[in-house]
Amino acid sequence: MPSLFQEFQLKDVRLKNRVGVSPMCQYSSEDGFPNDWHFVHLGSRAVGGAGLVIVEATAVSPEGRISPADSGIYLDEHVEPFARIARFMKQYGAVPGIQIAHAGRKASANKPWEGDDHIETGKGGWDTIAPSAIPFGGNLNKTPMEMTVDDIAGIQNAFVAAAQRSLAAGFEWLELHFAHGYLAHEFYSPLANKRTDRYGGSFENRIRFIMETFTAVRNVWPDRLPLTARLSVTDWIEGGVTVEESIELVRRLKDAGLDLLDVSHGFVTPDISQVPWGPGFMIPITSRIRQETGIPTAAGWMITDPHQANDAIQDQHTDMVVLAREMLRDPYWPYHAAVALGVEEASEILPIQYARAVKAK
Ligand SMILES: C=C(C(=O)O)c1ccccc1
Repeated sequence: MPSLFQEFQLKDVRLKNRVGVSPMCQYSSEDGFPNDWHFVHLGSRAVGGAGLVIVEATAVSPEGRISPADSGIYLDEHVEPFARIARFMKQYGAVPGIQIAHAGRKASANKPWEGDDHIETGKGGWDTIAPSAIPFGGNLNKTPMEMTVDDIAGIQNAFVAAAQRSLAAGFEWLELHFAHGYLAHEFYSPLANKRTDRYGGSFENRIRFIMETFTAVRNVWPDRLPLTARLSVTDWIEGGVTVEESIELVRRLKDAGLDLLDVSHGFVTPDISQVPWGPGFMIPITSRIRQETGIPTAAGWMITDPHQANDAIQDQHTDMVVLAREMLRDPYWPYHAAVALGVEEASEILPIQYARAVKAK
């Protein structure tokens, strides 16, 4: 059986294969509520054969949404609409996952197809918060309010409550969003965090928000279920976070109970000129982190080809792959990958309603 289609056991959860659907913002909610769009978007990728489907960055508080149309799990009323989606995904063989997030200084923005820029406070937008009163830049030039220590505690409590609601909704895989220039990454990166208190300056201080938040969530998330994190392990920019620092951070998170790292990069400033874009460009860094920390990993970014994905796992660079745009292009990518890799009875990766017909010539 090709490595990509071997099962993956993490704590009490078993993925039927090593293919994950990355959390991808849909900007299609009202007051955070998922709707039929999310049901079809996520359900179809479970039907298409992915072993894990992760719901998009879901805000832990209203002002933590990237846009007013982001999903959220900051209300108890959000639980049941998400539970309907989680049940469907599980029924059709995918482990239901969710990413919980706070957008920090990148919040209060228009949808990407409506400008991707900040919305004026009071005109549909809101005041943003961040470790320091430093704007992201580019289209997102609002100066955020520097968070007080009480603000920090409040957001950490919101992550805990969001984790509890995610569990109540039936999710079995939780991913904390520590990447892409959102709040947790803003605390971690010296490019965004200029604080002089216990949350800024030294590495120890810059990882404090991440460590405290992770530990608080671990205390309420059942040990039998995977608690994971997506981390920007490098900023690619002089003065930003480095892979070496991130290896140390991952070691500490692993000691605190991290079950898997979803390895990502960048986006704490608008400058992406240093990113070495190319097919599977994050696989070597993922491999290094996996080797040097011993943490199970998910590798993403420009992984599109079944052999590319299978080789990354077979060659022990990663435990699984998470696909984003390729899954938008083809929700049935796992099935097509199974055919390409010569998996016997590949059609059985699909639900019984399709499998027999698909198998027939
Ligand atoms: C909308 C994003 C997310 O939710 O992480 C994002 C942001 C930057 C790069 C990739 C993805």
